[in-house]
Amino acid sequence: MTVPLLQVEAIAKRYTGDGGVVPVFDGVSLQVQAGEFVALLGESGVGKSTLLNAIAGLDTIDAGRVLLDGEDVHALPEPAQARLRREKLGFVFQAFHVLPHLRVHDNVALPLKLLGRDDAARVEAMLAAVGLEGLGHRLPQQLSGGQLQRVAIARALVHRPRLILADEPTGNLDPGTAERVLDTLVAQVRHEGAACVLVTHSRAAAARADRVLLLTPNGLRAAD
Ligand SMILES: Nc1ncnc2c1ncn2[C@@H]1O[C@H](COP(=O)(O)OP(=O)(O)OP(=O)(O)O)[C@@H](O)[C@H]1O
Repeated sequence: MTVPLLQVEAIAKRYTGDGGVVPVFDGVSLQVQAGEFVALLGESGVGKSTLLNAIAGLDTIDAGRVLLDGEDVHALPEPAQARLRREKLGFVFQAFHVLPHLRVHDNVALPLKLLGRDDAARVEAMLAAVGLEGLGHRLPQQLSGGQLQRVAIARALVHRPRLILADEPTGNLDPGTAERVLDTLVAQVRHEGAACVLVTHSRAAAARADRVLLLTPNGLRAAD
């Protein structure tokens, strides 16, 4: 048995605020192999985005550990954690986080640039893969919500990350465009040997996954 690319071991997350301690989840464990596509379902507010952020090290955890390609994400000092994210992770945020002052092409090229790489052909190929060919010169404000979402997806995949964490990546897309974007994600998983955790409310998106998991307040389990 090969070592999973992602190992989440009994992690817990709680928020502490004026109202006291709010537990989000506890005892969440998950293993994802390279080349495996996992969908994560769960009711609104149950903690799906928090779980993705915790896996990426973008949020702290209160118990357990996360191993990405054998590295203990939360035990790494911040510079090493940032390097791990730059090199190995592609994150599609629910709120896109497209940089408003950069043209579409430059937004998508950013992960490559941060790794000291320059590959305009790869950027254009990713834009074409998500159906945005010819729009590289535009500024984000000149795009629709669904187009912005696809910029975020192209940017998350452009540097061929080992792990793709995608938070509702088809939420703003019509069924046809959503299929095309899912095709791009599946291709990255199958052809590049990436692992993918996809948060979705869409049964059609979940149907593309190898495994479907359900996050509940009691932990993570296989969905029915
Ligand atoms: N910074 C924060 N401080 C306190 N509570 C928070 C914070 N961020 C999120 N929460 C709470 O943690 C819980 C999980 O939120 P999260 O966004 O992870 O849910 P989700 O399952 O992704 O929801 P959705 O499907 O609506 O996107 C929610 O109850 C939310 O109110």
